[in-house]
Amino acid sequence: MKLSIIGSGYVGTTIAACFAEVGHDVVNVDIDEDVVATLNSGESPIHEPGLDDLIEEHAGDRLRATTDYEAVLDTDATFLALSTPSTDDGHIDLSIMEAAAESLGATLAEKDDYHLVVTKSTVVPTTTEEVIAPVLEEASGKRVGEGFDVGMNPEFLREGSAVEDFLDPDKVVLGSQTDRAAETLRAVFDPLVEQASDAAVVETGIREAEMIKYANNAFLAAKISLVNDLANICKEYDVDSSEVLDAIGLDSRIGSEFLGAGVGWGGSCFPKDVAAIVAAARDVGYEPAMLEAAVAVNDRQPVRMLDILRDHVDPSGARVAVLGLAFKPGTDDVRNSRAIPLIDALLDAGADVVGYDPVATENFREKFPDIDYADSAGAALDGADAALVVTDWDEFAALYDEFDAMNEPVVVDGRSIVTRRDDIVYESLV
Ligand SMILES: NC(=O)C1=CN([C@@H]2O[C@H](COP(=O)(O)OP(=O)(O)OC[C@H]3O[C@@H](n4cnc5c(N)ncnc54)[C@H](O)[C@@H]3O)[C@@H](O)[C@H]2O)C=CC1
Ligand SMILES: O=C(O)[C@H]1O[C@H](OP(=O)(O)OP(=O)(O)OC[C@H]2O[C@@H](n3ccc(=O)[nH]c3=O)[C@H](O)[C@@H]2O)[C@H](O)[C@@H](O)[C@@H]1O
Repeated sequence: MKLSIIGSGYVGTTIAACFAEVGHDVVNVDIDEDVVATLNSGESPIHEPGLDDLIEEHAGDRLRATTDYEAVLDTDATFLALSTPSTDDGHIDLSIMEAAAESLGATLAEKDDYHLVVTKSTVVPTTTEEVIAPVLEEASGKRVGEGFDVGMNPEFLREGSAVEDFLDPDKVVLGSQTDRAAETLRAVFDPLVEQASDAAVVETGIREAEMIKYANNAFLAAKISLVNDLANICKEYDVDSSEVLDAIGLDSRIGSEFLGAGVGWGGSCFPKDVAAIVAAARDVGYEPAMLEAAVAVNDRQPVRMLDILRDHVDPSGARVAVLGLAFKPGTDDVRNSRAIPLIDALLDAGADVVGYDPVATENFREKFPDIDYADSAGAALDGADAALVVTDWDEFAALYDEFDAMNEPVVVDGRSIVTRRDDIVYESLV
C-alpha cells in the first residue's frame, strides 16, 4: 500500500521506516527541512537502535521524505504522528495536530479517491471525531464517510527499543467507525502482523482506541509509582526492595516487568499523558485519585534522592556529578528526564554540577547551557564530591575503579545499577 506519515519525529520516523520494511511505499511529510534532508540522505534524524539500518536500506526506494503535503495525494492512508504536548495546566495541547489536520484537509480537497486519515498521536477520547474530523471536513470541503474516513491507531513503542517494539508488538489496536476504514487499517497492518511473533489485533471504536492508549500508559506509570512507594517503605525498614519486588513479580497477576524502583518515570509520554488524562477526567467532573497519587509519588522521588545526598554531603559548593541525562537508556531524548528536577534542585542548593550522558549531552545542553559537561563518566567523577546516578545506562553498571578519582566517594544510585563497593559510601535511592 502507499502510506503517508505526517510528522517525522520519534514515532513518525520509526513507523515510516518499519512500514517500508514490511513492504509498504511510504512518504514522510514534515515541516522541518533538516529532518527531511536527513531522511532523504539515508540517515535517521533521531538516535534509535536499528533505525539507521532500516532508513539506509529503504531511503530513496520505499521510503522518502518531503515538506510538501501534496505527497499525500498519491497515498491510500495518512497517519498523523505529531506531538501532543501539555498546556501549563496539564491539558492536551492540540494546536500542532489541528495545524497539520488543516494542511492535510486542504490537500485532500484535491483528491478524488477514497482516503483514510489515522490518528497515530496520543489524544484524549473524542479528539479524532470531535476535533480532527471537523478540521479535516472544513479544510477539505468533504464529509467524513463521504470521500474520506478517520481512524485511530495508538502507538505503544518505547524509545530505545522502538523498532523492535513496532515490528513485534504485543498488540495492534485498530479504531474505526466504518467497515471501509476497518478494512483499510487491516490491510495496512496485515503484513506487519504476519511477520510478528504473536501480535493480538484489537478492533474497536475510535474513542475506545484513544482511551486504550491512556489506560496503558497510566497503568504502567501508576505501577512504577506503586513500586516506588513500596520500595521507599522497604528502605525505611532496611528491607532489600529488589528481593521483595523480584518475589512479587513471580505472581503472574503482577508480572515481572515495570517493577524497576528508583528516581521515577520521565520521558515524552508518561508525564504528559498522565497529566492529560487527569485533566480530561476533571473536565467531566471525575477526580482520578489513583492517578493523582501516582504523580505525587513520582514528583517526590527526586526530592528523596537529594535528601539522601544531604545525609552525606552538603550540596552547597559541592561538585556533584550527574550520571545520565536521557530520560531512559537507549535514547538521546531528554524530555521530562528525571535529571531536570534533580539538577534544578542541585543548582538551587548551590552545587557545582557536571553532567554526563553517552548520547544525550547535546540535547540536554539546550536546557542547561551553563552547567559543566564531561565526555566520559570517569571524567565527570574526577574531583567530584558526590555522584547521582539518574539513568540506567549499562556503562554505569561497569563503573568501579573510576570512583577512586572522586574526593570522598559518595554515590546515590537512582537506578540501583552501580556495582557496590564496601569502601565507598553507596546509597541506593530505594
Ligand atoms: N515518543 C514516543 O516514544 C511515543 C510517542 N507517542 C505519541 O506520538 C505522538 C508523536 O510523538 P513524537 O514522535 O515523540 O513527537 P516529535 O516531537 O518527536 O515529532 C513530531 C514531528 O512533527 C513535525 N511537525 C510539527 N508540525 C508539523 C506539521 N504541521 N506538519 C508536518 N510535520 C509537523 C515536527 O517537525 C516533528 O518532526 C505524540 O502524540 C506522542 O504522545 C506514542 C507512543 C510512543
Ligand atoms: O506513549 C509513549 O510514548 C510510550 O511511553 C512509554 O515508553 P517510553 O516512555 O519510551 O519508555 P519506558 O521504558 O516506558 O520508560 C518510561 C520511564 O519510566 C521509567 N521506568 C520504566 C520502567 C521501570 O520499571 N521503572 C521506571 O522507572 C524509565 O526510566 C523512564 O523514565 C511506554 O512504555 C510505551 O509503551 C509508550 O508507547
